Amino acid sequence: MSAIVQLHHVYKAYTLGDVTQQVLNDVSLTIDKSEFVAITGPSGNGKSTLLNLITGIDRANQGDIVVCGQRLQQLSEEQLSRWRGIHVGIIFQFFQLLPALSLLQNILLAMAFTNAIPKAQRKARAKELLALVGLAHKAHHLPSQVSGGQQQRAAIARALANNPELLIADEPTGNLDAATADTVFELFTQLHQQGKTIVLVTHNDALAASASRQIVFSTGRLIESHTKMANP
Ligand SMILES: Nc1ncnc2c1ncn2[C@@H]1O[C@H](COP(=O)(O)OP(=O)(O)OP(=O)(O)O)[C@@H](O)[C@H]1O
Repeated sequence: MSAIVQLHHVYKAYTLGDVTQQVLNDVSLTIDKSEFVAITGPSGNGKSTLLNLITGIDRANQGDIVVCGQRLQQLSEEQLSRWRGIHVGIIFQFFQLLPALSLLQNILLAMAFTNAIPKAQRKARAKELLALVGLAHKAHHLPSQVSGGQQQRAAIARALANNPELLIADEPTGNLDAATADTVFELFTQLHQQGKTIVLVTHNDALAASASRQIVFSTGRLIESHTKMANP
């Protein structure tokens, strides 16, 4: 197995005024290619902060972070933004699709941002991705014209736009009802079976149990990591 995410002795604190809060406290973690990792744990204990460091949206105060072979602290903000667009697909709790663009255009925009996919192939690929998430018939709808679950599936298709090595999702089912959450989670399971590496944060323990590895995170530390045995 080769590592796709490596954190070595990572520390992160936020300072507001004269108050400093230590959020991540000596976190070391390795995630291998093709793992499906669910991170759970109490609210406010640094799970989103951890994801933001892995995606390079935020920077550690101390420690080493290597993702998809890149030591993130070596990159400028501009380089990080380009690196992220190519190597990492990110899915948020509130979907964050651009409201004035159709589902298809949202995906095309993600491709235009990196140029990782040749221009001539983009439209066909965007349609294939919408078909993959069961939304071929909604390609020209605006986000406001589809349901929450459909918006999240479109957001997953957008995250796949540049064929990233790593998918990161922060509470992707947090804004969905239980039945819709199940269908979105099934999509993650299907992508994992197709070989994608997925790291997500969830408050839903039942959904977390279907991932191949569960990490419990509390008070800025990993307190438990449990890998499910593969089926014989
Ligand atoms: N940009 C920021 N500036 C200052 N404090 C922050 C910032 N981002 C997060 N925090 C603080 O860091 C702590 C951890 O936040 P984080 O969002 O990582 O927790 P979490 O485990 O993901 O919580 P939840 O499960 O509620 O989403 C919280 O106390 C939060 O208030």
